[in-house]
Amino acid sequence: MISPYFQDHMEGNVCFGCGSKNDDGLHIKSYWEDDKAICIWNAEEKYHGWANLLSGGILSTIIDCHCMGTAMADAYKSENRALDSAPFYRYATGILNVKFLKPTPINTPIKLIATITERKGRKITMHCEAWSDQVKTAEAEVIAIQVFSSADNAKENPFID
Ligand SMILES: CC(C)(COP(=O)(O)OP(=O)(O)OC[C@H]1O[C@@H](n2cnc3c(N)ncnc32)[C@H](O)[C@@H]1OP(=O)(O)O)[C@@H](O)C(=O)NCCC(=O)NCCSC(=O)Cc1ccccc1
Repeated sequence: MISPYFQDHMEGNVCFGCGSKNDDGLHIKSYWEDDKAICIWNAEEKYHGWANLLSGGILSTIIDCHCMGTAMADAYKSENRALDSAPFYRYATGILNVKFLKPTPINTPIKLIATITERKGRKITMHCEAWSDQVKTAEAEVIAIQVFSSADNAKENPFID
């Protein structure tokens, strides 16, 4: 069986938030639960904003990366094909609008839940929530734009090495 984690199908990804090829990164992992994309991530002390609370920038980063992976996985799903099938698509963040609702404790697993709200051309719009136990600590509106398809032959592309 192939890995259900979206990020395991982004070969060579050096991203700080989601890249398996970044030793210092956050290494988030996202997967489907029905039509919702889930990510459960454990923070560490070094990601403090205020003492014992997660930095808003780090929270934004994991929301961002979770949604870019979700956009990719959703595109494959829309084409009725597996995560490891070609052509490979990559998405970049067009809009990331995060509303911080409550402080996010650093010592409790953080659950991200992303839902697709619109698909239009190369653009996928998502709503994402961050939860700490039963508390919703943030919600975000995110737009991902497809910036790479392996079906397009070797066009110059700043998003790919
Ligand atoms: C590529 C693009 C986002 C869009 O340019 P183009 O390709 O020329 O787009 P084009 O003009 O052809 O429009 C097509 C459609 O899209 C719409 N639309 C366009 N822009 C926006 C917008 N901003 N927001 C909303 N919508 C927008 C536009 O209206 C049109 O829609 P329509 O068909 O009329 O309904 C460009 O602005 C850019 O490079 N920005 C920097 C991105 C960046 O650096 N992000 C951070 C790094 S990524 C990261 O960190 C995560 C990560 C890490 C690792 C792994 C994976 C993920």
